[in-house]
Amino acid sequence: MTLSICIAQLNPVVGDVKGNLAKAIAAAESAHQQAHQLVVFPELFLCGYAAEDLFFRPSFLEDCALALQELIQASIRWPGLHILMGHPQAVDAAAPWPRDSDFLPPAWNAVSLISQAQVLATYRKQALPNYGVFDEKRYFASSTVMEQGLAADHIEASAATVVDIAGVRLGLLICEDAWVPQPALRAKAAGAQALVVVNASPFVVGKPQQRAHILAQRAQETGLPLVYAHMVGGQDELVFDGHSFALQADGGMVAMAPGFEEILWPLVLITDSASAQQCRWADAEKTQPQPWDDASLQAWPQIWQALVLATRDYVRKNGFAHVLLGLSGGLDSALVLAIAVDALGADKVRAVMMPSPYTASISLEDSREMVRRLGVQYDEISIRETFETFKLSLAAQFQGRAEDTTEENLQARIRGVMLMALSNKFGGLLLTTGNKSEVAMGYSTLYGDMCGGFGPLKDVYKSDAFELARWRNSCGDAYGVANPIPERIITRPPSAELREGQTDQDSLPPYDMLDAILRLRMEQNQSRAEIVAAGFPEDRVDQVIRLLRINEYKRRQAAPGPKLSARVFGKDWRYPITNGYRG
Ligand SMILES: Nc1ncnc2c1ncn2[C@@H]1O[C@H](COP(=O)(O)OP(=O)(O)OC[C@H]2O[C@@H]([n+]3cccc(C(=O)O)c3)[C@H](O)[C@@H]2O)[C@@H](O)[C@H]1O
Ligand SMILES: Nc1ncnc2c1ncn2[C@@H]1O[C@H](COP(=O)(O)OP(=O)(O)OP(=O)(O)O)[C@@H](O)[C@H]1O
Ligand SMILES: NC(=O)CC[C@H](N)C(=O)O
Repeated sequence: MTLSICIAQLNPVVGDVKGNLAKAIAAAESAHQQAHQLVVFPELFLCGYAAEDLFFRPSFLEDCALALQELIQASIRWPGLHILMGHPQAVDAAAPWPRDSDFLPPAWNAVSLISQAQVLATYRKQALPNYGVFDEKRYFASSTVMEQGLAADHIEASAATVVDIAGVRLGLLICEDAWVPQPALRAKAAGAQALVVVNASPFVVGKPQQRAHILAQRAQETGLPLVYAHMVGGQDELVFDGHSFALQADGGMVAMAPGFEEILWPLVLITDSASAQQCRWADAEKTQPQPWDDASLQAWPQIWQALVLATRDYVRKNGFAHVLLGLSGGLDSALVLAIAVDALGADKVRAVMMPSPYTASISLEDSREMVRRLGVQYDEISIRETFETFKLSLAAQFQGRAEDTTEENLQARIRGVMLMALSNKFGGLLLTTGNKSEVAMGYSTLYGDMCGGFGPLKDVYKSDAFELARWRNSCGDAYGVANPIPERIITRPPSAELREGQTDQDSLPPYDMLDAILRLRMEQNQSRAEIVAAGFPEDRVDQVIRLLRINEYKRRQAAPGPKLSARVFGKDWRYPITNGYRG
């Protein structure tokens, strides 16, 4: 016996319930035409992930329920097809939930199995992630958490959901459910022959491999084959990378879908005739569109594709037709320009060079060379006169005071004003170029180069930015224009060019050292003593720890940017601004 399954690895828009429904209907239509028996959508596909406080609005939950109803009605058109759809479900509608307190979460994180205008089963997520970027306990009730007021008999009923499709019993799980052993074991105890896991799992470098490793444990513990159905797309700071996959009961990889792109991905589950209990996936050759290949999951291609997808989706999903950025002849703006062109195409990107008295001639030369290679619209607007006018206007006030960062920041702010004026007049989104090392150290000007709506490099350390640029230049035309970044932009010493002869290293430790200290502090929460013991000079460690602490205020006012690491500034990093702790 075989079961033909289609994994709908698709890109929803958070909150666009009608658009997501239309996408689901088109996918179901196609799955039906291909004679699949089951089409599986990702976690919360109908509303998108993460819809955050939209879940507190009853009308939003009602609209999701109406969309689900429409899908249920539409399913009459697809005889023989089952649809597994991820959606929120208002707790009020979910008997026997005793909802007697306003403090209870508003919804369940659910999947429903639909066929021929009927809901055959609804499964509600048991394990709710509430760490890192996740706040699921803020929004969702868990189907196994006693403290939330569930009646004991309801726990038994809701804990495992096993559905029978064409004689194959599938245990349903939602994302975090599969990161702990119990829900899969409960599904097995309830008679599952295979597991279907629907997911919205934000990208971090190495996460595709980590998922495969963790899900292999679930397969081995239960002795069941499984499919991991994943979302794709950018949502503010989160990137969902696709890479859906299927594992045999021994945890062995059958196939993995491509990353960072939408696909309707076919799989076939076979029930052995000798032992009607045992299921396995059909031969990999028959099902995999792209081989499971460790080399294709190396860091730089993953990072580049994540940045490109995040930028494209942020721009498009927020209704912008084009982007602009300040191009300085330095590495960060060059990298952001290359990402933007790969994401949107050269005709949707505008670069503006704004020379000041401190701009080196090679900055102009390299900027011109880069835009020549990429073919984007390019303008040069001098800030020399405006800078002089500002200084003249302030001369009486500043009398007797030496020039300092005030004048440096004036230049960055003039550029910010110019770029925002171009954004207002022509409607493009301004991309900001700060990298993670700068964002950590506050090495940027508030209302100056921090102007902008999206920061592609926000989670890219400066030392990684060099590597990323070299890697992108080495790719030929695999991702767009070959060799987009002139070599000298990568090799020259970084400088803000805001005063004569300035380099970043006048104010900051060498980037290799800075980034190593930041990784220990941010990603491993190490103390000052531990970092010093790791071999870094005390004065440098103190400088980094202090700058990291005192610049929280800047980060709270900074644009979002895509998460790549275990800890991005944003949802992952919640420090008080007013902070008296010096430990
Ligand atoms: N806790 C707090 N809460 C709220 N606001 C606070 C604050 N602490 C200071 N402030 C305010 O913030 C202001 C200081 O911030 P800000 O005006 O940005 O200026 P600031 O951080 O003093 O200087 C900017 C630094 O970034 C460097 N930079 C600028 C541009 C580009 C690059 C680059 O290479 O990428 C580097 C520049 O060379 C300079 O060293 C203070 O005047 C104060 O008003
Ligand atoms: N002359 C300039 N013309 C246009 N934009 C500029 C100019 N100088 C700085 N900017 C903008 O301000 C941002 C921060 O300035 P900065 O000089 O630090 O550049 P960068 O690209 O980060 O390069 P690097 O730090 O490697 O020198 C730039 O990325 C760019 O967007
Ligand atoms: N949506 C979820 O439950 C995601 C949590 C999970 N641990 C992940 O990141 O993959």
